[in-house]
Amino acid sequence: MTQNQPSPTATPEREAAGTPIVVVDDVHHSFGSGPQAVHALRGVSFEIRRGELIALRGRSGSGKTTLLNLVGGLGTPTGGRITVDGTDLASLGETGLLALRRDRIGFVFQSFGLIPVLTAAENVGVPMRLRRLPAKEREERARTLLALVGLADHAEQRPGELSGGQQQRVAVARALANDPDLIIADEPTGQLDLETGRSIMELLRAVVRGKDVTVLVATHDPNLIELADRVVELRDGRIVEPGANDGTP
Ligand SMILES: Nc1ncnc2c1ncn2[C@@H]1O[C@H](COP(=O)(O)OP(=O)(O)OP(=O)(O)O)[C@@H](O)[C@H]1O
Repeated sequence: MTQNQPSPTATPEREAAGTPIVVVDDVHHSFGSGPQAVHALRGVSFEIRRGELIALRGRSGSGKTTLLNLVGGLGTPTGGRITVDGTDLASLGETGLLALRRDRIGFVFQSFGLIPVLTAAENVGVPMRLRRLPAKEREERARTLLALVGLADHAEQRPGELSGGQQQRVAVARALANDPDLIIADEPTGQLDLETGRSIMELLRAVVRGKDVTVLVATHDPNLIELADRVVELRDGRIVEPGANDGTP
């Protein structure tokens, strides 16, 4: 069968599942200019299909955070093109990028990034506030999401009263608040012990399956990498071995 012929088993759902939600095309990014310039990304290309969990692996300084930030619309690459759900990020102004980050993308950070004076439920409600959702709807949705991440009984606790793993669960619930298409997670388990880190990665895995979200996660942790559908490896700003995470060395 040639590539142009439709597959006999193709359905709209399957085709949608095969559509890339993120396309990174020959992306370069430098900090500074002249002889002092740091070339963090040197021609990175890859695609992420809808509903995939991709692990972005690479040594410290290989460009992972730079790439995650650019895919998340936090900055503009100095070369190349990034599209999210068919939209070229370069075509969006600051307001458009802000709306993309608020409405379509959830972020999870190594340091959790919760607001200490707010309860878990209020933290989860923050992105919904930015979308001006009514208070009642916010509260209900925050409780549903906290139940989803296993924290139904902790809604009224503040971050300081929660363990690191629980705080990261709140952060995952917050990332889901506006029903994003894509979650970008930068070393989400970096401050957690092995077992807790694995439970966070399993949570992300479950979110991909249950909520049809796509996840791009930067991690060093081999225990987490095995839970990914695919690994993208960066070395010195270049991709070295994209491919299926089939357990082969
Ligand atoms: N704002 C910046 N200004 C100048 N150089 C930067 C800046 N941000 C990152 N860099 C440089 O770009 C390169 C890639 O950094 P990046 O943070 O993307 O790597 P990383 O793979 O995420 O590393 P880590 O695992 O340590 O977080 C590094 O050489 C870094 O020093």
